[in-house]
Amino acid sequence: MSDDILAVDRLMMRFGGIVAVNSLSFTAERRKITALIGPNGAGKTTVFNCITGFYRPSGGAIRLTHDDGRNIQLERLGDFRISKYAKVARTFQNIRLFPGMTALENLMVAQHNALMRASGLTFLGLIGVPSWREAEQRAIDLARTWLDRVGLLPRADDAAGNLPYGDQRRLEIARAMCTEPALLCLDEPAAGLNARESGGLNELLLSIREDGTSILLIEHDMSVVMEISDHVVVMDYGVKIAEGTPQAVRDDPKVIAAYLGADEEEAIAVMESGT
Ligand SMILES: Nc1ncnc2c1ncn2[C@@H]1O[C@H](COP(=O)(O)OP(=O)(O)OP(=O)(O)O)[C@@H](O)[C@H]1O
Repeated sequence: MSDDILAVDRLMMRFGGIVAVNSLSFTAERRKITALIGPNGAGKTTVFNCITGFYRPSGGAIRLTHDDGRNIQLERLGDFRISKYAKVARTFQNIRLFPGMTALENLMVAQHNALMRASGLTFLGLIGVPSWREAEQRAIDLARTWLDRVGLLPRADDAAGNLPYGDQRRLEIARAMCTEPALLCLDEPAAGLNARESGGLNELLLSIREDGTSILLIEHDMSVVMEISDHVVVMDYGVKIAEGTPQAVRDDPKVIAAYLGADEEEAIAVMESGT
């Protein structure tokens, strides 16, 4: 029996005359890592933007199923509700931290919803009732736990903007995890990382999966995709051209042709990875 957390069904996204996503269907299994790959402009980020509510799809359905069997149609919700009720978190292709805030503060902001509830929309927080103080302590503990897991606890009080690039990327993942998501969507988390850093990223993502969070990943770094994905969906020109295990997809002539048509270096990376 399938245990899918996400089911994308005939998703369409048009921008004027451009069809960025054309009747795309795929599923992502619970507690697995599903990668969405494809050459530049294939439509991957547009799919993410539809799943996370940044775009309202032109057509199709996106169903999220929680552990308790509850279904949520994401295409009907805005981004705030998708994060709050559907428990879908995301990171972006370009880092979007609050650079002037400390690493710890960035993770506290991510817990704003829970803290606002506990503070009785600020009033209880102002008078310092015990339930507010407990909630604040829980938020600090969760933030510190995630700083520790991404190796940034010693830099908790440093401004996020002063951290090295690779640290900022991990901090973004920690911030997304502080919302305690059911589905974590990562848009090119390995972009700009060196080989050692992307090895560390692989370990982090595998440990997040082991803890029970499902992951949807857009990634151009084929060493990451091939090493950690359970399932790979390949897009080109807005449509799905292949899906399967990393090895099956890597050997698929349609996939190789799509990458060759787009960028020779990427095609070679696909063909050589994992060999
Ligand atoms: N807001 C928008 N308005 C108009 N066209 C858009 C918009 N967003 C994306 N597109 C177009 O949709 C297509 C798919 O873009 P998208 O960014 O989803 O591809 P991608 O696979 O994520 O590419 P990359 O790997 O380069 O990030 C492209 O032709 C792009 O120009």
